[in-house]
Amino acid sequence: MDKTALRRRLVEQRRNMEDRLHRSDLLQQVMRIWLVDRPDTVIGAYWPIKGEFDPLPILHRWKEDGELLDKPLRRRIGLPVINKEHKTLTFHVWYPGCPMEEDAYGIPKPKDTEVIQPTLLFVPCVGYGTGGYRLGYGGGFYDRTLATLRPKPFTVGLGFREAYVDDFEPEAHDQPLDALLNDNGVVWPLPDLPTR
Ligand SMILES: Nc1nc2c(c(=O)[nH]1)N(C=O)[C@@H](CNc1ccc(C(=O)N[C@@H](CCC(=O)O)C(=O)O)cc1)CN2
Ligand SMILES: Nc1ncnc2c1ncn2[C@@H]1O[C@H](COP(=O)(O)OP(=O)(O)OP(=O)(O)O)[C@@H](O)[C@H]1O
Repeated sequence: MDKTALRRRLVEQRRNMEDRLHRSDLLQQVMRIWLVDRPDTVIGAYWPIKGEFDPLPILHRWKEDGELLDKPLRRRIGLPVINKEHKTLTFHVWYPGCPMEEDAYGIPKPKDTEVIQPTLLFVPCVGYGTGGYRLGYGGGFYDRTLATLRPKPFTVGLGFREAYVDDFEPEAHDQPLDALLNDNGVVWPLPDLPTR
């Protein structure tokens, strides 16, 4: 199947998911537990479109939890803003109720907030495969951004389990993600099997 047809099928399937509330709930729990051990204070995420999983409720909670620690942390969340010239993404501070405007694709983006450098990035996946490979909408924005960001943030793909593509064939420019989470749990990297 070609990439365009595969994208269309996966987005359609995601939009028609019957138990999305339950599945979102599961993925929220996976994200929350996964985040516990992370030292990051600046996380990049996305405003969900086309049936994507919404990472913002958990991240907002993560931010508030930081304020309740014995030694409070100033945690911040960023959303992508497209750089039209370079076709890359920069991340701008977001908080609930923050002023927003629509980008060229009609996706809400923060209006005139500070640019931040996430050390951890949650990346939306139309599809994903083993090795941490990901299929997006075809803009190449994440690939280009990750190819240029130094230091490179830790990247975590988010998707529902149906978006797993068994025979995903990466292209030369595809930047593998460091981890993949779905509503079943951590699906990449694979856990070490016990030996004896
Ligand atoms: N929620 C979210 N925000 C995001 C991304 C994302 O994947 N998800 N992006 C990640 O890069 C950037 C936006 N990139 C996008 C690229 C294409 C389309 C899109 O709708 N494309 C059309 C096809 C257009 C064409 O073929 O010319 C489509 O899919 O119907 C949307 C967003 C930044 N913000
Ligand atoms: N590092 C890069 N430099 C220049 N062009 C790139 C780079 N990475 C990807 N591209 C171009 O971007 C286009 C889209 O790539 P691809 O189909 O992998 O997008 P995608 O990962 O599905 O989309 P996105 O990252 O926006 O969600 C390709 O035509 C590719 O040539």
